[in-house]
Amino acid sequence: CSREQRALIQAILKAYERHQIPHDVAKKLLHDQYSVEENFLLLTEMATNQVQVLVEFTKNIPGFLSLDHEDQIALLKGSAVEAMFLRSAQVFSSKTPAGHTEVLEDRIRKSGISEEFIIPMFNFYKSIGGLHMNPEEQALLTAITILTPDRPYVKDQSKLCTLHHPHEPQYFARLLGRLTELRSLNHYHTEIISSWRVSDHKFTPLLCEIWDVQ
Ligand SMILES: CC1(C)[C@H]2CC[C@]1(C)[C@H](OC(=O)c1ccc(O)cc1)C2
Repeated sequence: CSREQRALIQAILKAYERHQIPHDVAKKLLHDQYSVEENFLLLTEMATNQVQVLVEFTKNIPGFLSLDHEDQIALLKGSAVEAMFLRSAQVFSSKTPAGHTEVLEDRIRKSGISEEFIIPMFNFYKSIGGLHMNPEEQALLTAITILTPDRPYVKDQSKLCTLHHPHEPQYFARLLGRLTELRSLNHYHTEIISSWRVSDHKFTPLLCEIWDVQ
């Protein structure tokens, strides 16, 4: 990578690491009781928080704020679900201490989401975990997901991957392959949201705004 590319990657990494999910949400995982209602409320808080973290991260991606404001909103709305699933997959596969992951998985499974959506969701988490991405790759993949939801991916990000995975020339292609799988989760998410509405659960204003519900 050239000097300015390294600087860009460092800026994106710094933004990514600055906006982590607060530990109080992770702590709640272990303490509140386990009813479906409780689990749903916890996931609501988690999703709301993830969208807030996503907005903060995106605002710190160099150049994003100089985009046309409507485009900024369109990019955020177009990529929020994918970025949230990607973030959760990364949280699942690395950050949270071991015990939390099982508890979080159990609470997601008992939160009113039907099994048909749970299966692809956890398959995705496993496939992301299996990539053992380092923080730069996680930050870059999230930035790519947000910035180019529908345009062909720029090639220079691939240089960083070959740097860290010299033994796997096809590593970057595998990363992008995960983004295709990630895209399919959009569809499941729409179903999850609508099926939850059947049992008339309340969403937060931020989630209603970003997903045009209610
Ligand atoms: C881990 C996940 C990505 C997976 C299960 C929880 C998540 C944070 C997400 O929840 C919502 O989208 C959601 C939407 C609305 C709501 O009130 C609660 C959760 C789906």
